[in-house]
Amino acid sequence: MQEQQLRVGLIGAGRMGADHALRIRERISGARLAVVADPDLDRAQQVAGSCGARGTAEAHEVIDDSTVDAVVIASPGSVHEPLLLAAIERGLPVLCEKPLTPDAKSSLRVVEAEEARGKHLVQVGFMRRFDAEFAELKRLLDVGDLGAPLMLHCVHRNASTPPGFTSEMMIYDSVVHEFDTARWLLGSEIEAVTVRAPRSSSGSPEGLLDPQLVTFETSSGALVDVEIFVNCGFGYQVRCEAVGERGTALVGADGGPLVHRSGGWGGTISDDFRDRFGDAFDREFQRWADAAHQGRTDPNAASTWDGYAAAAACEAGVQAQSTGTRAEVDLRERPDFYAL
Ligand SMILES: NC(=O)C1=CN([C@@H]2O[C@H](COP(=O)(O)OP(=O)(O)OC[C@H]3O[C@@H](n4cnc5c(N)ncnc54)[C@H](O)[C@@H]3O)[C@@H](O)[C@H]2O)C=CC1
Ligand SMILES: O=C1[C@@H](O)[C@H](O)[C@@H](O)[C@H](O)[C@H]1O
Repeated sequence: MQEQQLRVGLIGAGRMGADHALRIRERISGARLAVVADPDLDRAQQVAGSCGARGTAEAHEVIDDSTVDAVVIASPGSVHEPLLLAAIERGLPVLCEKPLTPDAKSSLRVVEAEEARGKHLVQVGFMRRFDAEFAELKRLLDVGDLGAPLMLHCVHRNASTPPGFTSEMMIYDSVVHEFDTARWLLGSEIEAVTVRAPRSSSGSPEGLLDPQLVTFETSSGALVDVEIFVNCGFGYQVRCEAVGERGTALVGADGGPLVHRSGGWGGTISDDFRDRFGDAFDREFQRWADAAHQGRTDPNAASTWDGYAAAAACEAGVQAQSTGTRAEVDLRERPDFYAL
């Protein structure tokens, strides 16, 4: 089977979809793009054409296509649920960009559908799990080199937001990454969330609570704080410092080349997650394709359950933001099907 190419159907040919198409064409072995769907047919055909695939405006056509072996979903989170349910029904392996779905109820429906199908099929695109620095941090925590973890201090900054970006989206579209990262690094569930905000930055759009300080309580007793600042102006920055009983470790400390020129010195910072996490996305896709060839999902990747748990934490986060009080996470008991 490994010699055969995995024939991938891509749904959504926007910023991430186009980048993933390029990745499959140029950097992933054992997979090729067969069909690309986007309601913007020109966009679908343009991305498909660059990969020798065909384009369509109809997403469900990709899932119904008998020549498609596996699906990548890179459409907006609000339309993920029906696509996931259809792919699960057909028994297709899926790599779904985050979030699994934007709310816990719909995510739970996806969990239940996969459980009923009796096969792990969906991998959620929380790419930090495949970043070399984050992987090293996880290893240090797992082997106990830092001692038992007490706290994670996280920073998540975007240079600017697209029009229509809301304070709630800062939780379920942005901090969703930290919910998954914290669960993965600490191996524990998020139990409660609190959100506070200083005065908003004058560089942020009117009405947006930006930045925000989000804290999570976890089932292991560790605390997590996240500064989410999505109009910081200067670039894309993701940092995480783990504090253990015997040591600390920091990821994302801008350790790139130190350049001296034009009467100054310093490094550069991109404003694009596709640059910062390019290698992580490549690794995520290669491991997804390899696992799909073997009829399984990658154990390091976020599962449907992980996508649901992150969505449930986001829901508590949005509630904490609107009430200004601590909100508990309402999470169903983990079924045996998703046992660790
Ligand atoms: N892992 C990460 O760091 C990032 C993940 N994302 C995620 O990737 C996904 C896509 O985001 P972007 O590419 O930034 O958005 P985008 O707006 O650039 O592209 C989305 C594309 O999906 C298409 N689309 C809309 N409805 C569709 C449908 N029903 N079926 C098929 N295509 C449809 C749109 O026409 C558009 O071309 C989202 O889930 C987002 O949260 C986005 C940015 C970074
Ligand atoms: O996933 C992402 C975007 O959707 C989100 O809007 C950004 O805030 C994140 O930094 C990025 O990684």
